[in-house]
Amino acid sequence: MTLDPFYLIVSHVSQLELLVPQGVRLVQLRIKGQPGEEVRRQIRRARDFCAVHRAQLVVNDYWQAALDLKCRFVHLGQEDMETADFAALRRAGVRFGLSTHDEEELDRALAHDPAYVALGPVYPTLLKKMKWGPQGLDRVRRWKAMAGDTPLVGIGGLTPERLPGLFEAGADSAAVVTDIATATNPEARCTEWIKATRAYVK
Ligand SMILES: Cc1ncc(COP(=O)(O)OP(=O)(O)O)c(N)n1
Ligand SMILES: Cc1nc(C(=O)O)sc1CCOP(=O)(O)O
Ligand SMILES: [Mg+2]
Repeated sequence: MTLDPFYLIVSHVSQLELLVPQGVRLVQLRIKGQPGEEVRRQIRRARDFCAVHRAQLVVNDYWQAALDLKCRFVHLGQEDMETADFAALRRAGVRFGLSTHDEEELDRALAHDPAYVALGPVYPTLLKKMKWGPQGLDRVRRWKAMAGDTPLVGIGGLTPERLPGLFEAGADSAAVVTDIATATNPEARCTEWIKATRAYVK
């Protein structure tokens, strides 16, 4: 499976509706701290919007809601993996990407035969407190070698300026939250990302 090299992550469906029409092909809805009904309302809206715009929606964390609402792709972290029903996801044909931060996690993730593995934080991130320091590009190279044919997503502190290094190190896709969410003009910044990643489409 090939992944688009630009992987946008948004925290609300309204951001997705603003940015996907710029030409985003791969977008994650990463909702935190909302009641279940609101989460499902946003997932439904994102699913329908992405279908119209031919973008691939990835639902973060809420794998059961993704199953119920007939979404096709989820992202799970190591803690999410503890409760996820992988057999049910497979039966329904729902693809999943998995977070990894150290080699033990990478081995565990690869054993599930995911659609991709994500390595982070490649650079320092402002988005959330993490127990891992910046992984750096040598780790990206190492992950690429260990992941074999499984696509590799880099995440954490990424900016358009950092993309050539990330892709040269072997990443297949670059995921971003803060650089676009905090831009003065998120739509213009999103367009910059699209232009900066075009050369890496496979
Ligand atoms: C593409 C991508 N990579 C990593 C993550 C992080 O997932 P997780 O560790 O479950 O943390 P939260 O995002 O749920 O806080 C991700 N969401 N997407
Ligand atoms: C949500 C997330 N997960 C990470 C991991 O390493 O698993 S790094 C990260 C934050 C990425 O966002 P930004 O572009 O804002 O740094
Ligand atoms: Mg998670």
